[in-house]
Amino acid sequence: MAMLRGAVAAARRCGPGPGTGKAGAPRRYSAAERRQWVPPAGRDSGIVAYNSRSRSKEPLVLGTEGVATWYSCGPTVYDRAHLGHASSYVRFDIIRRIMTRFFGIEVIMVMGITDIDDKIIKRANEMNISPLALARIYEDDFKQDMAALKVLPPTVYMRVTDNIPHIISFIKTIIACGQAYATSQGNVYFDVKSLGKRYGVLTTICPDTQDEAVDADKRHGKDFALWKAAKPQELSWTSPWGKGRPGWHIECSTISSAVFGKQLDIHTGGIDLAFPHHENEIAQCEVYHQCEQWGNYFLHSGHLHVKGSQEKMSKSLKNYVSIKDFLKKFSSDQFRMFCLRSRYSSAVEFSDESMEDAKHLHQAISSFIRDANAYIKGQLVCDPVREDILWERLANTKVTVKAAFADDFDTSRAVAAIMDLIHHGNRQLKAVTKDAGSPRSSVVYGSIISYIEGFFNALGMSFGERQVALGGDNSAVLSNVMDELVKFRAKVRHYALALPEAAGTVPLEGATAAKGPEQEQKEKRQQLMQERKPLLEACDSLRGDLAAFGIHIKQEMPNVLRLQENQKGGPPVHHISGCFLHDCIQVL
Ligand SMILES: Nc1ncnc2c1ncn2[C@@H]1O[C@H](COP(=O)(O)OP(=O)(O)OP(=O)(O)O)[C@@H](O)[C@H]1O
Ligand SMILES: [Zn+2]
Repeated sequence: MAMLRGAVAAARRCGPGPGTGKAGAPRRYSAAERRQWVPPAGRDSGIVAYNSRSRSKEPLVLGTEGVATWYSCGPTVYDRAHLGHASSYVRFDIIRRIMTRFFGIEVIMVMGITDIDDKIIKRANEMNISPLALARIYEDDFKQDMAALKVLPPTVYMRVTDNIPHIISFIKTIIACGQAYATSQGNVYFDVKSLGKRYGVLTTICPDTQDEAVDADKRHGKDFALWKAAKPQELSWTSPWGKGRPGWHIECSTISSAVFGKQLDIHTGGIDLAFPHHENEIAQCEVYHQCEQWGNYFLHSGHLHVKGSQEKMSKSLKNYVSIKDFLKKFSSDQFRMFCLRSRYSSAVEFSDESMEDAKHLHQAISSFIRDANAYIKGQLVCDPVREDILWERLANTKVTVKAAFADDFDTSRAVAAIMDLIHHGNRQLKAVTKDAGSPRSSVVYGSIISYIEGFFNALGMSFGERQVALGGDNSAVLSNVMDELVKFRAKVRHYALALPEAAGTVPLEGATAAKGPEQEQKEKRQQLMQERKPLLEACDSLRGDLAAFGIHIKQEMPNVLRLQENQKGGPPVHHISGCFLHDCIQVL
């Protein structure tokens, strides 16, 4: 009785069904036939985003000022996640962070977890465990991978199997609206033709053609399952149509609607989800909510391909690298750098070379921050700095970064602007051999590194000394150990290079100041050089070994060393470029 009441209520909410289309060859809507996207009411966020619904860039208008409701299609949890998944979730994580940190938008994100489907059932049978046990294992695994990649968790994760009653009720409403039908075999299908031209808003695919083989109990090839009758021994739930489980698309429609109702600002997923998944989600929700436009902005991430392949990285194609294996070789920051270098919507090619490029870029930034820090601390002596140029560059960079992010989250342009700033900062940070006592420009360098660190920090990365603070006790200890090691090397090298006439400035045990004739002096020098050669070789070899771990020691000029140590009484001039936490941890 309750079910009937629900159906009657739903029928009242439903308007008359649109007419069915005519039969013919498969085709897409023409521009004139296509349903137009309507800009939503609300507040302009200041961002322009490419919207798959309108196939163009649109001002991102949010229903509630400063708040974005966002549904993200989550993983199907039946195996380890790979770099294709990583690229999609990291790229959207970057967008989320840009919205929050650069535009002050609070993001409320819901992610659905598909924890029951054909692939899960098949794999569970192979492993002789229950589908839900398998799904829990890989759900945890996915969450660990996301944490390792520093992807912020959604506001809530929602599992399909925790939402079966909502899903059944959603399907009942669609049936009551006359846009879905149950079959004698216990399946329920969405009647795509009944939507007429209202179907196909994302992909412009016309439903009025019979272009594929029709399953026995479907009316039309494009009809899709809302509920699937259980096969014998299969995990199932009781429903008005018999025992079964939900279809794929209905999960996301239901979960999103359960949290946000019909107000959904942003919907995201990989480009492969646009059809049929998102197309079908839209059809279901627009019937359920009886609205003209469910999901105002659809953002799709481009695929990650293996180099030289047209195919996306995928479990079924067995051409994948798992996130765990990848993180044995590269850091999550290096992967984020790889992602930042292209726009989220473009396809991206993965290879060792592209990762090496990202790694070098990361090292260059680290290196600049280290150098600028050393300069501020007075450990790097430079010619006078043209501060006016640097202040201007910094101001321009801030403007360019904001404009790039506002233009469909153009991370590659923003990173290019940062690299340009670093280039100009580096040009003036050239070590000189003599300290002419010129005024130092610590404040401008402090401002630049503070902006750059803040920029990357906002995007989920960390550089330089701040990383040590974030990394906990071990990394702080390790950083100090590195400092001591580099200081020790500098002292040994300094001693090895000290010439007899300078022996008085660096006393050598057992050595006396050379005062004899010139020949005696020369011989003494040669002998000392010979004796100390192994020390210099050891210093060089340590420098080379550390470079292999991404820790670069800049070669100091001996007379600058002497000047600093002996005239000023300060610490030896040294700094490490490119020594960053992750690499240090890998050393351990
Ligand atoms: N190679 C890839 N590049 C970019 N995004 C991807 C790639 N593979 C999967 N995704 C995205 O990851 C998200 C989760 O995908 P899902 O769990 O459905 O995996 P899948 O597409 O079935 O993976 P596979 O094809 O490897 O089985 C989706 O948004 C999907 O578009
Ligand atoms: Zn989905």
